[in-house]
Amino acid sequence: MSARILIVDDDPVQRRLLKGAVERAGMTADATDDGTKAVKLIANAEEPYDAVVLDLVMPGMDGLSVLAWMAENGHGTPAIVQTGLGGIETVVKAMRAGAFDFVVKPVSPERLITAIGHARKAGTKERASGGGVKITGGFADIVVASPAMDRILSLAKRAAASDIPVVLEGESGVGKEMIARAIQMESARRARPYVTVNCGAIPASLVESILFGHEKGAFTGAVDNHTGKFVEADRGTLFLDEVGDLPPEVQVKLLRAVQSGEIETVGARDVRKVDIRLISATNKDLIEEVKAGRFREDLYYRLNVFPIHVPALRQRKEDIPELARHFVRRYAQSTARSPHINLAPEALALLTAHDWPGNIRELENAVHRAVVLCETETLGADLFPQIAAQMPGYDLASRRHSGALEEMSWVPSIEFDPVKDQGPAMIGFEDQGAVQTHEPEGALNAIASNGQIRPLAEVEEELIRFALSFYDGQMSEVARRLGIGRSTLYRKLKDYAIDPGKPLKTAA
Ligand SMILES: Nc1ncnc2c1ncn2[C@@H]1O[C@H](COP(=O)(O)OP(=O)(O)OP(=O)(O)O)[C@@H](O)[C@H]1O
Repeated sequence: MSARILIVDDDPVQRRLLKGAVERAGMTADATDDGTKAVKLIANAEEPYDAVVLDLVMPGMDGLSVLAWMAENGHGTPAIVQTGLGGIETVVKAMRAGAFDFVVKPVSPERLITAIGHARKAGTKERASGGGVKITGGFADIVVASPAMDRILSLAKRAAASDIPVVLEGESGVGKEMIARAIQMESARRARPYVTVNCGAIPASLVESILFGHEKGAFTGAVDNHTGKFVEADRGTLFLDEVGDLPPEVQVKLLRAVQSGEIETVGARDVRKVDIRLISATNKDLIEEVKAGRFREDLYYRLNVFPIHVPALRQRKEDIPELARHFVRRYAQSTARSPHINLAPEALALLTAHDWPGNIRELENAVHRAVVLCETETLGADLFPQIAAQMPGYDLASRRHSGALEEMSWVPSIEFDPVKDQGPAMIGFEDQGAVQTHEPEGALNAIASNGQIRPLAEVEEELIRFALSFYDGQMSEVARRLGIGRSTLYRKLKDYAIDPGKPLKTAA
């Protein structure tokens, strides 16, 4: 039987789009425009829905109240909430209220279907059969929910189809090595050696010998012949982690190896030909290293043929719930804990709110620790004290004491505000939260080209057009954000002859 999805959204256009996307993916969709009707549909359904896609801001019974009702009445159907950009507090509240996942509007059909797929997998039906985490090393192991990472992975898959040199850039712990491994696993060289070298971890005096090998007697202490990593990786893939840390003299040799496929073993008379696919990674800004004279420009261009920038976890918060659940499953399995172990909504909210300076590695470690400490089947927020301690205003101790974890009124004071002041004469819009997903949309000028302040009506029209595009035509969200009623908004659309479907098309 095909999956049944319930869509709850007060915006008719959005409802139709979501329903269409779900149906095109071969599922059945029921759609309704308010929370009260949704609750009735859920309560009266003969078979539980497989997932609910829930708008949070609706007149009458809103999304949070639907979530609260579902929790109170024991409806375990996973809910995916839709949120506007900049709505991280709302996301946190929704997670706390039991939402399974969230999507940022406007959600693409692919992201929606992926989220529904994950939700269904995590749903009671599949949980009952107890699925573990199998590691294959390919792209299938890479947990992804955000459009930003979707894009990165589709780039990486394209790179896997050829031998093109790839540079993976990104902060420590974002998953560069994991992507490198997946590229190798899905390339034509998958059955060949995959050799990794952490260039930053080898003493400078040994890098050359480790990469290119040495002959016995080449230098004091070279008591035997040593095969270098390039030779080990011949006909396969060499992953150079922290490539930005290579000393200059090794950079010259690397350049030669990349240009001609020839390596010079230390102390050997002849050069040797190797056939290597090179993937490099760095958490430095390589071009800055070039500018500072620490990295050779010619080598930079040789290595950086196919650059992939992996965004920090705080720039793709949509991945956090998915990743957290993935690590819970993995560590529940590896520490022989119950496969039914799960994350309390409050814990999920806390994890989603945190900025993760150590990225996925930090998240993984936090979850691992929590699973080891957990004595029940639910990981509560109290098992993440080190994260709670970094949240301004989050007082775990008093909550634990009062046992009132679920009743918290805490909302994280984190910056996720799309509207930022960009100078005295401008009101700027910058999407901090999804650097890879949404381009900055521009700015509203307060000053006209003649140097005078612009008329209020003109700025108002521009702001409304921008808000419509920003919230993808979600009238209730636009009205709420602008602080006006929906009828006022409709009147202004008429006054300014704005087509909500194409708000920016006719903009001045
Ligand atoms: N999308 C993902 N899905 C599942 N696990 C992930 C994902 N991204 C990263 N990880 C896990 O997070 C940890 C850190 O990832 P990885 O070592 O690939 O990061 P990195 O960017 O190479 O870090 P560094 O620069 O410090 O070497 C690993 O245990 C990896 O398995």
